[in-house]
Amino acid sequence: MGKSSGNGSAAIQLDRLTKNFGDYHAVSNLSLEVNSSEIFGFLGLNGAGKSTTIKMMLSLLKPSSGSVYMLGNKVDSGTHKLWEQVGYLEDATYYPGLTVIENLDIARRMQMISDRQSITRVIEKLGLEAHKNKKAKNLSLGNKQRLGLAKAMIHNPKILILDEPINGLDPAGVVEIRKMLMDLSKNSGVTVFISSHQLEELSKLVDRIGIIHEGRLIQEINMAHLEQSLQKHLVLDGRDKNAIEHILTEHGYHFEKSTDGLQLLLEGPATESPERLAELLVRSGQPPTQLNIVTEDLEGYFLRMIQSIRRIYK
Ligand SMILES: Nc1ncnc2c1ncn2[C@@H]1O[C@H](COP(=O)(O)OP(=O)(O)OP(=O)(O)O)[C@@H](O)[C@H]1O
Repeated sequence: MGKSSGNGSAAIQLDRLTKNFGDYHAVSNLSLEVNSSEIFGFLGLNGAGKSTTIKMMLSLLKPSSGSVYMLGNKVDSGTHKLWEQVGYLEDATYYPGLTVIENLDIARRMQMISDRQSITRVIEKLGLEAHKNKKAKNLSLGNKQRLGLAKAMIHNPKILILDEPINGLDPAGVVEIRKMLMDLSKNSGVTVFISSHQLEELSKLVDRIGIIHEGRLIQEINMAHLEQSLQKHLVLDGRDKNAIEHILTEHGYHFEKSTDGLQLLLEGPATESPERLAELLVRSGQPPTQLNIVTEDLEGYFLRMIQSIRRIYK
């Protein structure tokens, strides 16, 4: 195997990973660690640098600088033994004219697995029984994706690296794959690194998320703490909007107007004790017709993170 790293405890370690295409910085100085049996979500918009990072992790692309370590070993072109312990789905590649079984048999032989039962097991795990004798080119998009996952998992890897694995799956298929990945991580100790541009989807599956934007890792969030990071707004309406604005300003409340003319009050005293604001408005002869706290959704959070970083760098 390759050379050892200084930090052997992380299953995956990216150390100041950088990839430039000419003078375009696709990935810049990206460092992160994924612990053993953790499910890590790698989130970013189209073109953020997810696939470029994953290709470097898989030694399919040479970093301009920086290093990748997996299971304590430095990944480089000489890391042959490591791939016995790593499975990946980059693009769901397969031989279109061969059946599911035949495709998996090639994957089995490439991994030098003598046990043919490995094919049956992985077909069962991915729910491909009904399709096992179909040619790959005749599979639905979702089942092609399942075949890709089956190939990635045929050798029971310790690390699974999946680039957009739920693309093309219907909602039931997404739930199935989610359950399977959670089971692998919790019950078999598999470490999963999964990329997506959908925070909603990732949040149901992962332990932690790293947000990549324009090649930089802009935030890491532990899922247990995500709820606390979501911004809250108080949405307020009343019969005389001008009078309400006047009262709010007079009493030091910060607000902005939504496109439909409602007042939005950001976190702070307003959302912490909305009853005080209600009392004030009633006392001032302007009882609210609407007063409720709205928590930002995950998509809103993701876009807010990206906008705040745009403000810093632009
Ligand atoms: N071989 C290449 N030559 C030049 N630019 C490239 C090359 N490969 C990728 N890029 C550019 O690097 C940036 C990051 O691309 P990448 O495919 O890593 O993004 P991504 O986050 O995976 O996006 P998506 O979700 O759309 O797959 C993009 O602007 C892309 O055009």
